[in-house]
Amino acid sequence: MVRLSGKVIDIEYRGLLLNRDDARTIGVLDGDRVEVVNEEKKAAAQAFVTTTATMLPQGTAGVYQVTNRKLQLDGGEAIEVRAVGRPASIDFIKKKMDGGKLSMEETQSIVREIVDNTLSPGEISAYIVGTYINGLDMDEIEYLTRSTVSTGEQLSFASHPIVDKHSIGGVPGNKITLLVVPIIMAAGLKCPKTSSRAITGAGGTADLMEALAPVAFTASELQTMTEKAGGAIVWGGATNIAPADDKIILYEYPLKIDPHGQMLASVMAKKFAVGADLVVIDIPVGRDAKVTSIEDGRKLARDFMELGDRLGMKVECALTYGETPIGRSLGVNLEVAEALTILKGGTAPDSLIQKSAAIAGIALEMAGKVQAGAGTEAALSLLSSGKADLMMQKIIEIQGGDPGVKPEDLPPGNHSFTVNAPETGYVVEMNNRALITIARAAGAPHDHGAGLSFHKKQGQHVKKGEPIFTIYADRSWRLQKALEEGRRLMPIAVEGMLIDRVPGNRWRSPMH
Ligand SMILES: O=P(O)(O)OC[C@H]1O[C@H](OP(=O)(O)O)[C@H](O)[C@@H]1O
Ligand SMILES: O=c1cc[nH]c(=O)[nH]1
Repeated sequence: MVRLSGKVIDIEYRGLLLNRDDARTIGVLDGDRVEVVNEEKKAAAQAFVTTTATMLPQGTAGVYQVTNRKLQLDGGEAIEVRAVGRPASIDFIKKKMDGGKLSMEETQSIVREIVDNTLSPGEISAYIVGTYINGLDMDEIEYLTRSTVSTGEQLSFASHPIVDKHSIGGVPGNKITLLVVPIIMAAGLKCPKTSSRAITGAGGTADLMEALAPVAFTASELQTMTEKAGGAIVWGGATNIAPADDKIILYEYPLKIDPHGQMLASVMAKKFAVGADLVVIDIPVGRDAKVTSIEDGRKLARDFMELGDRLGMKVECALTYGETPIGRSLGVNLEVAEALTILKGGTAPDSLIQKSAAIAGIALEMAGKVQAGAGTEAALSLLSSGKADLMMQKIIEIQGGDPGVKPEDLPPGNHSFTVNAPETGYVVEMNNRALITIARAAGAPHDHGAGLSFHKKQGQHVKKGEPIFTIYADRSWRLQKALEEGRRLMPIAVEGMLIDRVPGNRWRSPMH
């Protein structure tokens, strides 16, 4: 053990910055692992070695914020640092990369070392890519789900049923949680909803909800809010419910991947940890979605139900239309404004209302609030009566936002460009992946004004020069980037319905 003075580095990163001479004394090279001790508090960390003595004099170690959460240094205290060997999990990650089957203990070790920051970003990525390439069988998925739950906190409610919904994502503009949760609550059911940020998309539910109210709460705060208001919509990454999940999603986001087994475990760990009894899963199916055929959607639905059985939750799945964006917008403010418009009874796209009512309706039927087959109508009536809007106001208020917020309080970005139809015809194709790439280039989800608004959707007729969609951005250079992507990807195709015209012989009037 080498004694050093701990200096807190105010950067949201993990690890320990060492002076080159101290690193030599400890016996570590850049990237090696160390254990850091502050009295009874311990943290595993990766060592970074600086050669700039002025930045970090010999005898002082820089502690990044994520590592300091464990050590709780104010700065200047004595810490002890020692070199440690490579984590046990690396062999198990290698086993998965080679196509092996992981046991419960091996999975638990990987998840534990992800949660306590022992594994480096490169090692976590290797694990994710290993599961992406070689898959996980149902036993491994169950182990991953249970390990993800057991390394975090769990909620426990006195009254039941607890109802929950989750979408596997992959379809742009899927803002339905902002409608479904308030509808479920308006039926008198409890729904403690945790969501992730965007994974493959341009705005996850946590990103959207953050435009209305804070989303970072502890598990016990989520429990209290649900007991008081009937529900909440929070970011899973802040709750310490399934903490491994958000750390894994962090590395899936740049790769735009969501491996099958990881996805099942990610979703179901969050449901299990909040104590859900009844769960509805939305599985969008479409050419550019995560699930590309009805057959694959049914198989995924069976996997969700089997995992639900193993964990003691009743699961129903809905295969939904995922060929084109849901509703008419994509990006944080645009989507939230669209959802609020519907809650407040304004005119809005039918597809969004129908999808939200269908998913909420399944939850109402599962909970026995209405008879089988009557769920969608009941959900529509809770929406049109304004009862769901009142519940949304409750959610916003209890999470610390302004319950009087209106759609116009969520403006799109100041920089915009409208794409017009190059010719008269029908919108024959909307490429979801290209639309997401353009929205991300415009700044979504970080810039709340960034996104796309659709004036026409697939199947609709458009005249030459009429607007098809508008790109919005908060910064002009972002708009330029989005336009570059738009020109490269050509995300929407307009074509005449005429496939071909076969000319006959030239007609001559009999008069000539
Ligand atoms: O970014 P992509 O991959 O589309 O999906 C991620 C979104 O899908 C789920 O939605 P919800 O929590 O059921 O509303 C996640 O929580 C997240 O918000
Ligand atoms: O929460 C989610 C949703 C989709 N995919 C995941 O991995 N997690």
